[in-house]
Amino acid sequence: MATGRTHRPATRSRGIPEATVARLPLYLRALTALSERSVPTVSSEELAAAAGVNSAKLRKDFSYLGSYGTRGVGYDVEYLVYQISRELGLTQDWPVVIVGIGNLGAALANYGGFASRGFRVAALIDADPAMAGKPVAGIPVQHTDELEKIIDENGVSIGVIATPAGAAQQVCERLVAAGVTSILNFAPTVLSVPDGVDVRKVDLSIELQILAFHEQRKAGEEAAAAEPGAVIQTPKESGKGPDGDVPAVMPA
Ligand SMILES: NC(=O)c1ccc[n+]([C@@H]2O[C@H](COP(=O)([O-])OP(=O)(O)OC[C@H]3O[C@@H](n4cnc5c(N)ncnc54)[C@H](O)[C@@H]3O)[C@@H](O)[C@H]2O)c1
Repeated sequence: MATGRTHRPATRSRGIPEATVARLPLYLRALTALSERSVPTVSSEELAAAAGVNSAKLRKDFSYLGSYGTRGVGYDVEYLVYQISRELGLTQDWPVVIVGIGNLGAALANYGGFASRGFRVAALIDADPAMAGKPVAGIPVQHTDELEKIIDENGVSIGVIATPAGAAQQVCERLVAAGVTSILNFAPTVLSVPDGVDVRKVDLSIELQILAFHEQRKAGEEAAAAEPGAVIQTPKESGKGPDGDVPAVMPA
């Protein structure tokens, strides 16, 4: 599956390629698990396996961070956690708003993993007046009338859209006009944004469709093995990322 971003070149100004940036959270997740087990050092092979990435690629990725590890010892886990967190901008707290507090928005609001990864849910916003004031995950839902004020008062630059597809573009435009410059879009629609605004899209059904495609191919191969001479349809593109090692997030 392709990853990347929307309105910037494939390489960031500091020289870290987008594909590397997309793998940094995978390394961070694996390193955090090691850190929680008080593991002091890790080899590139072990870390690559834990992150689901090829070890040569991992070493190349870390060279962009200026981290080369120590021969025979490996990488210092705590220092790498710090380095990657700093590179991803996670050493500061990012206030995030979630717009659309239905099944998905409420599940996201209840997800404890954001806070531990540097994201604070600053506000929950929904267009349904009946939801206003009702707490979800301990945070009172606020009406969309308040959207601009909430973003301004909380200095929010990241918005999460979990509204129906038909409302997503309009919500996106309001978020951007209010100052949001990064959007995580769960609605199954392509958002149009001005330059300087990053959009990442999450679509689990697309992930399932890719798996269905591979299942179909495996079934075709099994049938061909059982019946030599049968025609197998081979995909030109698998839809996976370079190593199948990227998160279920794609450009808008
Ligand atoms: N990306 C994924 O993998 C994934 C998975 C599940 C659902 N979804 C998508 O997420 C979205 C939400 O799904 P759901 O099951 O939570 O739906 P839902 O109907 O339970 O919730 C949608 C919420 O959005 C609110 N809303 C509607 N218009 C709004 C607007 N203009 N501004 C603010 N809030 C508004 C509604 O009041 C409602 O509370 C849908 O677009 C769905 O297709 C994506």
